[in-house]
Amino acid sequence: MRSLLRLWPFVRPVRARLFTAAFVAVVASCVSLVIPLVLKWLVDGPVAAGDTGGVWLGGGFLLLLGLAEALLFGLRRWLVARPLSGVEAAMRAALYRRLQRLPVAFHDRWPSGQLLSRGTTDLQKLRMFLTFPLTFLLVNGVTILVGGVLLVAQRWSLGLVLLSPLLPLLVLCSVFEAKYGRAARVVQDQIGDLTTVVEESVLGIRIIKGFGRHRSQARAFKELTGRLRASELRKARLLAWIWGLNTTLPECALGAALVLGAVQVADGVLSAGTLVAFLSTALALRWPVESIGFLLAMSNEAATATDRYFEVMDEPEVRDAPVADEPGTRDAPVADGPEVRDVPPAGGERAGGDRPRSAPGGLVFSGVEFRYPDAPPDAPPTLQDVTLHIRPGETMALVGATGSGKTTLTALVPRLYDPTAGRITLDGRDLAAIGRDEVRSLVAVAFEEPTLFSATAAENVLMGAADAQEGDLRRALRVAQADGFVDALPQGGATPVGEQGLSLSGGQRQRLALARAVVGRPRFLILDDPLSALDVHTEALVEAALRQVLATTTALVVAHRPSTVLLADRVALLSGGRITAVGTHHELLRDNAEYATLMSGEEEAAR
Ligand SMILES: Nc1ncnc2c1ncn2[C@@H]1O[C@H](COP(=O)(O)OP(=O)(O)OP(=O)(O)O)[C@@H](O)[C@H]1O
Repeated sequence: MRSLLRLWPFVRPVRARLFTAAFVAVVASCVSLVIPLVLKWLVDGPVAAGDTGGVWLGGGFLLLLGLAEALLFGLRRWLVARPLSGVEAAMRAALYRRLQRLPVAFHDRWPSGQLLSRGTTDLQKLRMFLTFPLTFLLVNGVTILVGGVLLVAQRWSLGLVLLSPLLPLLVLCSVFEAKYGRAARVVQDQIGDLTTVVEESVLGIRIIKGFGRHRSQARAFKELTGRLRASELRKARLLAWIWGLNTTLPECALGAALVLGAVQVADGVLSAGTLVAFLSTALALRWPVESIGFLLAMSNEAATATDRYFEVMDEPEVRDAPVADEPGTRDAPVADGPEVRDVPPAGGERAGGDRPRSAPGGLVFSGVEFRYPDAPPDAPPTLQDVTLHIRPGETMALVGATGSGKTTLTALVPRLYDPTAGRITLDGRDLAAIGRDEVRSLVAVAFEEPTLFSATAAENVLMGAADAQEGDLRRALRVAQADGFVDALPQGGATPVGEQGLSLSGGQRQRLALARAVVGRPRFLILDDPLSALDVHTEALVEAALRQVLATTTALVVAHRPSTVLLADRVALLSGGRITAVGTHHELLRDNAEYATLMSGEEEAAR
């Protein structure tokens, strides 16, 4: 429950409204406790005396009290509704911001459904908690306290009988709270797992249908929902148990007080009006006592939701640490010798090249090692001692067997991951010192698996550069040979491409991703086998146009086919996470058996 205190920074801006609403609710609840006192006056006074005018007066007063109570509760609701939905929205926005900033390694580790459920169901539970239980636990507490005092004041012996279950109920509630908290955690985690399965099934619907796996998928889903149902039932049983006790014990006490009160009235030691008032007060306390179990349950779910929310929010963001060493002084000898052939940056388009005189320009990997955070501790690093120099304006092809670490190496340049040892420099500046935002304005990437967003074709391309103009868009589409099919879309570039661009073919998606990479005229271009889904004819056209872009860009291109390798000035061979050879395509073909095998496709055929 203490975790609920962590909501304060989000609730702080609306605290005035929240406190006012709580005060209004306490007043409304106290108004309901005045009703029995008016009843006592009515029964002992006008009713006993046969005073019809007095009865009407009392009735009218009761009506006014009832109306005031209803209006005050309505006012409370109005006071909290808008600010609390604002709190929910602010928390959701903060979560989304955090998710965008967390490292890729975090997203590798966390199932998407778990994140989705934290941003949806958990936050709804928090809003519900702030709307009801937070106020009503206070209101009910005050009502029970004031009501208890009134009961004891009206007739202390009857009051003590009626309040006798309070202590055992307090003990039972604390036991319930602990048990329910554990059950709520299980349920909310299972909802996260279920969301992951639903998301995967929706995204993978083509595979599921293509392989006729819908029945087995439905069975797996049913199993998960069955488990969730069992956990929900456990929660329901716990709730029924506390609700039952919260109802039965006070009802028994009320029955005992009623019998005792009736005897006292018969003995003439208690007035009928006092008994009526006493019973009315007791009945007014019924709901506050009964609902405590239910309110505690909601609070527990909110505490669990808070824990789950902050599990993500507490994840450390990656910070850009300044590098103490003078850039360019720590370089290990680089493959093929650090021959520096400075070529002006691509058309002078981008800033960021204030290179120290001593450091080699271009893209330099020096003794780079990388190990995935979730890799088994005894597994060798994915990349080991990678030392490679891509000169300014040069295009280097990266070739290697499947699983050799090519994608991993390319992911280090836009800082999707940071090396675990060694360093990378861009035009002599240490990548770790540049800062992610600037790195991403210098480096553009296109991955083999093109990811598009549910936006228009043009918007997807323009994501590659915030300040790109129509002319840049047309040029990028032309380079990627995407202008033809984009113009042929019903609304041209303004045509929505559907969720993940699934209304386009694989080759079309890949060309839009390539256009996105080149639209910002990046200084460094990283392409991970960007033409794999194209037919031979289109590939040749894209290569011809891409050649012009590559001529003025420092580029690293993962290549599987000789046609892509031929785009490059030189080739680096990655084998088992190490660079084992660097040279031109023809040199490697002549001198390196592994490279010759990879390029001949024999390896492919052997697999
Ligand atoms: N997120 C990850 N967590 C742990 N290991 C990973 C992760 N991503 C990749 N790996 C492992 O790293 C190794 C290199 O993978 P990588 O994708 O870089 O190879 P690749 O050379 O690009 O392969 P391909 O040519 O098939 O695309 C593989 O053994 C892979 O299992």
